[in-house]
Amino acid sequence: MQIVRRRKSSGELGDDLLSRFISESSSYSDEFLRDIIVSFVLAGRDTTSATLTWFFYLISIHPEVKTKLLDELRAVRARGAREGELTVEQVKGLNYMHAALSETLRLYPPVPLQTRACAESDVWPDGTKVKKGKTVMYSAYAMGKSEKIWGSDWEEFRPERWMDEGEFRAVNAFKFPVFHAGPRMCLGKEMAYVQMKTVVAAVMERFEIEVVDEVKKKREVEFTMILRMKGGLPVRVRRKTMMMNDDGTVEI
Ligand code: HEM
Repeated sequence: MQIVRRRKSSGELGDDLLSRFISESSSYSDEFLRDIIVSFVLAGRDTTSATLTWFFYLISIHPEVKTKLLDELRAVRARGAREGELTVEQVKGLNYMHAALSETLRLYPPVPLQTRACAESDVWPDGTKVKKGKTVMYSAYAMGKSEKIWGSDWEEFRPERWMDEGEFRAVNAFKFPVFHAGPRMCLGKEMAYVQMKTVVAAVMERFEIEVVDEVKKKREVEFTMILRMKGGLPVRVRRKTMMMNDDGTVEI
C-alpha cells in the first residue's frame, strides 16, 4: 500500500503496470490499486514460473524434444534477426515450442483445481442438473490426464499431439481448461505464451541446463494454490557460445 501511495503522491509515473493503472483513472482507490497489482503478480508470475520449471524438467528427460526445440530456434533465427532478442514475429514462429509448453501445461496445469458457485439453476448439455447456490469443481489436472480426452498415450509428453503440418493446432478451451474457459478466461493467456517462449528461447540459446542426476528420475507435484514441483528443480547451468556461420545461420 505504501508503494501505491508513494507513487501516487510523487506524480512520477513510468511505464510500469502500477503507473499505468494510476494514470488510467483518478478514481481508483489505493486498495483497488494494491489488489489489482497483487492479482497480476499472483496470476502472471507464479503460473508462468511453475510452468517453466516443469518444462525444463520435461525436456531434460526427453532429449528428442530438446533437439527439436533447438532445431526450430535455429531455423527461426536463420529467417530473421540473427542476433539479440527475438522479434515478436520470430517468437510467434516458434510453433513447436508453443506445442511443448502446451503439453507441459496439459500435464502440469499451474491452476489444477477450479471452483465455481452456480448463480442460477441450470441443466448441462449432458443432462446433469445443478442447483442455484451449489458449488461446482473441475480439475484441469485430472482432465489433462484423461484417456477419454487425450487418448491412450495421455501419459506421454508428446508435443506432436499439438502440431498439424508444422503448425501449432489449438484445442477447444473446454477440453483444455488450463486457462479456464468462457467469459472469465485468463486475460493473460497470450502474454503468458509470449513471456514463456521468450524466456525459453533466451535460456536455451545461451545456457545448457542440466538437471542434477539424482532428481532426474521422478519429480513430485505439490498441490498448493499453484501446482508446483516439490523441492524445486536443482540444475547445473553452463554458458554456451553462439556461433554465426558464413551463411548467417546460428550454431547453438
Ligand atoms: C501459464 C500461465 C497462466 C495460467 C495457466 C493462467 C491460468 C488462469 C486461470 C485458470 C484463470 C481463471 C482463474 C479463476 O477465475 O478462478 C486465470 C485468470 C486470470 N489470469 Fe491467468 N494464467 C496464466 C498467466 C497469466 C498472466 C501472465 C497474466 C497477466 C499478466 C494473467 C492474468 C490473469 C487475469 C487478470 C485473470 C482474471 C480474469 C478474470 O477473472 O476475468 N494470467 N488465469
